[in-house]
Amino acid sequence: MQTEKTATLILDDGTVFRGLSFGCEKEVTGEVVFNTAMTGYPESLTDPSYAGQLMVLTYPLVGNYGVPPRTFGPDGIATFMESEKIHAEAIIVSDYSHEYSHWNAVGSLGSWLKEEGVPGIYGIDTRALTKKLREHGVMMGKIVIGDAKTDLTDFGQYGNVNYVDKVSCKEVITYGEGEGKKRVVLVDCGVKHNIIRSLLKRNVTVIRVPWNYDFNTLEYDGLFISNGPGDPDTCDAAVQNIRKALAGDKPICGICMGNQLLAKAGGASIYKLKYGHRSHNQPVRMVGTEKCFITSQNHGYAVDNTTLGADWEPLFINMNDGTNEGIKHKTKPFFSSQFHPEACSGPTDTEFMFDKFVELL
Ligand SMILES: NC(=O)CC[C@H](N)C(=O)O
Repeated sequence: MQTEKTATLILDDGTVFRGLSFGCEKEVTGEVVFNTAMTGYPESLTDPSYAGQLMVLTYPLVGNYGVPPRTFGPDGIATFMESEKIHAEAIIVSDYSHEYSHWNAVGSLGSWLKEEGVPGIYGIDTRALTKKLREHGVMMGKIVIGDAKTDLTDFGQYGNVNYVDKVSCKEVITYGEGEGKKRVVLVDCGVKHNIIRSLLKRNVTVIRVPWNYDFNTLEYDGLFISNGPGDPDTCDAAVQNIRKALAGDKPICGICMGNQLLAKAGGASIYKLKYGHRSHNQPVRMVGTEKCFITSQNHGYAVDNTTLGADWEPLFINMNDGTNEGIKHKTKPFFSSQFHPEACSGPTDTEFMFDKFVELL
């Protein structure tokens, strides 16, 4: 492994972390975010919600179970991944395992990163880096390979970029068509494939539409709004379309970005969290009950509970910091979660959200 080049992570406050490159040798910038899950790097890297971000993993040993096959079903849905490709700008780990072993592995994490042109650094004290991000809040950062000279004033942009437009499908795609089946419009803000799998498993037809498509012209039984990258305030076209759907009575459900866009359509506002929630063990309580669920999460923004319109109420609350984890309409079948009931990776405790939605159709 002596051929590996030095790789340096530079934060926008000038802090430098030196390590070695095990992925593609190129310079990238992005928002530096940490994820405390112990497993799931194939799913997280291919989650479109990580677009524009440098993913720091706090669990020290990464790569030991390799990478599953990048195969797709006849409908184009990935068999083991969450989309067609890696969306994170880079991955930053402590101890990269050059050896891997798993029944389903077909290659190493390092070779996958190289194939897809994505940098990876190891040898970074990711826990020290995370402490810094927790104290300061997320920051922009840059990865530089070797001794290349770099511009230390330009760390790129995150907040104002419409990442949803970059990752959403460009045309309508229909899955699982069949006589007599309920029809669900899925607004693709950067949908994780397990959301599509979770709906299809429940025997509905899924009509996946681009994020800014006016689905109100279609015939459908329920509306589902997906997860997606970046700042929800850049997705006004989607909010306008969802707002039109709120005038009707068809069931609406949303996940993560979907929760934020539904809340915005209902009149609420969104703010940026200091360092977000990215892990497999975020505890949420269902409001008005003693029920607590362990959830998978990946978000940097949150719905401001105090701005929810009179017709809305919080559905779940985060037990760590009291922030919003879902909303529901007081009288109509509209509800959503900030966490990921489809998991992938992470616990499947809240899969009932899909059952509930399909029951209501
Ligand atoms: N996974 C998601 O849908 C994330 C939503 C939004 N981009 C956020 O970071 O809060």
